[in-house]
Amino acid sequence: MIDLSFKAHSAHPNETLSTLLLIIYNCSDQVLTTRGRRLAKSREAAARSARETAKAQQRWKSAKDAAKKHASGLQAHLSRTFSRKKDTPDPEKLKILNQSKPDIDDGLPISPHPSTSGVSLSSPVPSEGKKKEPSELMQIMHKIEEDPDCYEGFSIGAEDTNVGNVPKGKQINTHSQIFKYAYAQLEKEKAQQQEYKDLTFSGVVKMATNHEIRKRPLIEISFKDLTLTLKAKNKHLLRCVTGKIRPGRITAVMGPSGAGKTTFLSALAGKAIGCNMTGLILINGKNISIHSYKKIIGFVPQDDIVHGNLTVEENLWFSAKCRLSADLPEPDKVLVVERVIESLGLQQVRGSLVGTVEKRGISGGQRKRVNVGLEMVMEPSLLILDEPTSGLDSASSQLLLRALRREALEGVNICMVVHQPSYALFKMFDDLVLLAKGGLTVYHGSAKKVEEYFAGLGIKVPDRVNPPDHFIDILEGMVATERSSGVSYEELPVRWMLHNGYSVPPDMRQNATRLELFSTDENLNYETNPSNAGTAEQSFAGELWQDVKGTVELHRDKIRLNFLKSKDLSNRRTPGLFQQYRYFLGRVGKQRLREARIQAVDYLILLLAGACLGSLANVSDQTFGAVGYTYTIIAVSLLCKIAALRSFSLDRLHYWRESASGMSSLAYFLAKDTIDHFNTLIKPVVYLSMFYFFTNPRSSFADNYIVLLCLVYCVTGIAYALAIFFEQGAAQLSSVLLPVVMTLIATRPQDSEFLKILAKFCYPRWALEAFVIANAERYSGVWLITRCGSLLKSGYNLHDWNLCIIILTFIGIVSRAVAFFCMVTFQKK
Ligand SMILES: Nc1ncnc2c1ncn2[C@@H]1O[C@H](COP(=O)(O)OP(=O)(O)OP(=O)(O)O)[C@@H](O)[C@H]1O
Repeated sequence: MIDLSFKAHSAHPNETLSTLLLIIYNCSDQVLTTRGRRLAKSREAAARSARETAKAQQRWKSAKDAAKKHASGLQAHLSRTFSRKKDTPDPEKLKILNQSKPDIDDGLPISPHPSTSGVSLSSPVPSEGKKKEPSELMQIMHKIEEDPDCYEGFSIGAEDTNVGNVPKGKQINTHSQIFKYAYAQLEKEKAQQQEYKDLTFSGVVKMATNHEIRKRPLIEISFKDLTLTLKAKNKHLLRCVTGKIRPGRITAVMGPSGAGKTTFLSALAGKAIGCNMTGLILINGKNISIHSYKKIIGFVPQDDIVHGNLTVEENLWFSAKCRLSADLPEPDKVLVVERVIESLGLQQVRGSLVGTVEKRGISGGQRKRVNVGLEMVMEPSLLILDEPTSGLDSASSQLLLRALRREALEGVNICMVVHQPSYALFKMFDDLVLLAKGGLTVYHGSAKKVEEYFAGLGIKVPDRVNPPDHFIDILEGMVATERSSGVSYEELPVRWMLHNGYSVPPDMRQNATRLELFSTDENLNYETNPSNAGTAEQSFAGELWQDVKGTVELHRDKIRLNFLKSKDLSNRRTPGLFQQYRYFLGRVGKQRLREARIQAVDYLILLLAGACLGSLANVSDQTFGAVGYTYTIIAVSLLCKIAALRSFSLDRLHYWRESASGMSSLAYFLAKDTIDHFNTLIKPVVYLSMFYFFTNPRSSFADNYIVLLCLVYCVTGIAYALAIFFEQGAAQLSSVLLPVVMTLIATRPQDSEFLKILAKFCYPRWALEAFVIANAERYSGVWLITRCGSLLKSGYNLHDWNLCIIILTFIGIVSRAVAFFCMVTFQKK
């Protein structure tokens, strides 16, 4: 019998470690919060300082304008006086003239210094001889005038067009300096915007022409006869859509529900799968794949795919770091993110967790804005948004549109689906694509001219009715237009085609008979057209076959899309694999710390399992404790697999979004696995701290730990593969079933050769052998030959410990490779 007291004593440090871990995990969120709070303080101080400086500049500018105005008024007055009284100079006025002299010359810079200008900024006409202490404002302005760099990132010249570029030769290293720079730039931009108050109309044009706004690479997309047909059902989703979306403009895509708006956006973004696409899509006039520009294309999906356990700021920062150009200096990245936070009105919630369905975070509207912000922070050239204003109130929608308008000023091509925009919102769009059911164009052109076009067809918007609502109602068939205009809503697509001189597909000519532009012979031709024979009723077997064929084709399309490699023409060098791995590592680490309670529960369950199984198992028998170790393998496999499933099954959609935007799948996978290594290292300690204490096996703690470590590594890899390959429910079920079935196979008496071979493919066999060998090696009181004989009965070999460890590790590596392959092949969309 082994000395129990020694074993019990040696187990204490493990218990202490487990308790310590639980404490750390419970407090981990606090650590993050405190760190975030410190950063926020530095940022707020910088923002305050930038605001104060901007205010000072504003006051300085007003004072300067007032002084100039006063001086020019005085000059005009004096010149009038002089022209009248050339010979009789008035000594009093001359005195004033002398006093104002430095300000008269408009071309010269005006010195705000009271001693040199002689004109106080706070009071344009100072009382003579009154020596005032320079005001605080004067001191600041004086300082700025003498040394423009004394206020970091702040340049007094309104002519400074260096928006978004770190001043040359200037060291901006610390957080506080970076924030100061970013906020100073933001304040400057705000002042510019204030000058051109409303960013919606002429102000925008003015701003675009008067200020050198940094332009991004331009992307124009033109499409001709774009037709999408669902492969499975031979149903048209889009038909003969022709037009273009242009850089620097906001295009709204509208139409009744199910008209094909999302399909249209997907086709533009090269994401339409399961469809046959005909027609032409040209990027900047060239027939190139849109995927060549994926690094500078932002796609905002209809659903808000945002990380719930990250704060608003963390979400935005992650997207910015991974997708902005790697060459962009850090201060400019801060500026980009801060600008998006400001423009989307997210300042108040920047530090709040986004939240999930179970754990409430920010509001739905704010979440929607974060969803858009994720794409805005990567400075796209083409921004495609699917219903970004749905669920937002009018004020929030307008705020979002203003933010997008600013993007458009930089040359971004913005195309978005909108539902029921208010008139104020509608006026903010440049272009409009109006789709009817069946994906047919009813109008495509300037949003301002849509009413004119419909008026030309005799369709007028009644008084006090919102024009977009009226047009959608017409397209839904809810408003009859035939009586008033003689045009039915079904005719509108053909009318549009005829209006533009596009060729009308034969099957649509039927609808156009009333227009009397086609002869009935042509319609007869259409009716006998074999391409239409597909609409004939199919048998049940035929339909089933179509469905199966469609599903297979859909999967084939998905896989082809995932492996599609296009030459990168975006001219943007995003961070490489290692850098992205670092970013992912930071993010996953944070997420795990925030889920600390879940992890703590995992550990508690493992502790309990260790205690229960340890007290049930008996080691001092002929099998060298095989029974206890069998329980251990099942319990640890089950618990670790279920926990590891969470790593990949919960954020599938996020992965889809991120990989579609060009982020590295390998970096994502490796980062998750690396963070899980922490659990791989700790969980065996936690379990053994109880199990080892209760069972007191002959083998050392280190031996048990190494085997358990390899086992956890192995089952974690298997869990990854299950999580990625199956849906969540199926993955959980198989994670439970697999360890039980495999352990049963591994522990069955292996009478047949088949069972022997089968057992070799079961990881529990190798884990069990390693545990048993480690135990058997320490039975020094028993003859070696007796021990070997006993082991051979179970098919084990005393010298195979290393082999078992290698096989377990190998299964872990192979299953990870399989999981990664499945991820890049099946999980992307
Ligand atoms: N993969 C697909 N399989 C089957 N039908 C599809 C598929 N994709 C689109 N459709 C069908 O095409 C039509 C257009 O869908 P789409 O989602 O583009 O409409 P939408 O105008 O965006 O609608 P909503 O405004 O309600 O979101 C719908 O009838 C839809 O059922």
